[in-house]
Amino acid sequence: MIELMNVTKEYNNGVKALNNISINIDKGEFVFLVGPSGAGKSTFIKLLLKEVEPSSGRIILNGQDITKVKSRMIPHIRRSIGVVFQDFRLLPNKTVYENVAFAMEIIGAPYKNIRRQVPMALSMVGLSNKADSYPNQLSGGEQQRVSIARAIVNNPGLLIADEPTGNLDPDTAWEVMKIIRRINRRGTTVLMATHAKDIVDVMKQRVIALEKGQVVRDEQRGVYGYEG
Ligand SMILES: Nc1ncnc2c1ncn2[C@@H]1O[C@H](COP(=O)(O)OP(=O)(O)OP(=O)(O)O)[C@@H](O)[C@H]1O
Repeated sequence: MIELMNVTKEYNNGVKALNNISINIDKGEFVFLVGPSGAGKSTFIKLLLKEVEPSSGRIILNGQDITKVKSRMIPHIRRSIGVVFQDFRLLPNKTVYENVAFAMEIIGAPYKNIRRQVPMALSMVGLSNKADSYPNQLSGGEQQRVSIARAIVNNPGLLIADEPTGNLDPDTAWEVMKIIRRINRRGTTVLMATHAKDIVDVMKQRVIALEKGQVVRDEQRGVYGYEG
């Protein structure tokens, strides 16, 4: 599903955010990406989304070398990835339903598909009863569940979550994790960058640790490995 081969990313200021890393992630895996601040986690995610280009190396996503594709293919690549951020990034003037529907509208999905898939996505995150609410009428956990519904509504093969529980209290964070795990069990590959020691330690999933742009640990059923 995801293959990085000898990938280096050096920014214009000479910082090597990633230094010759090779990683394989299979379809359906659940992977935590951990490591100290500045280790290269966000850069890794940005490379997959083609927000930044590698300085060298190859990145294969769904069998396609995305370092070689033409820029007009970038929207097509992004469509195969759902993304969830720490700060939710919902549109404040749209309802919950409209926020999720918007992710389908911008890719030109037919109206009848939107009418069918948005309620399914909202049901998946347990928010069918909040479809007409606005983001500011929701708790942080509910807002994050809306952003998860938006991320999965186009049925992406890969869900990337960048510190998705960072703004949530522990109980709410666990609710969100249960939903992400359920999505993973349905077959979606999950890559989650996090500093949440408790969650990583309890979930016993694959853990890839980055430090100074290098993979220092890659364990099945791993632990966070740093002080919380
Ligand atoms: N646009 C940029 N230009 C120059 N240097 C950058 C840029 N973005 C990131 N860096 C540097 O690259 C390194 C890796 O940063 P990155 O954001 O990938 O780390 P991170 O592991 O996501 O950190 P955090 O846990 O704080 O989010 C850092 O030294 C950072 O300062």
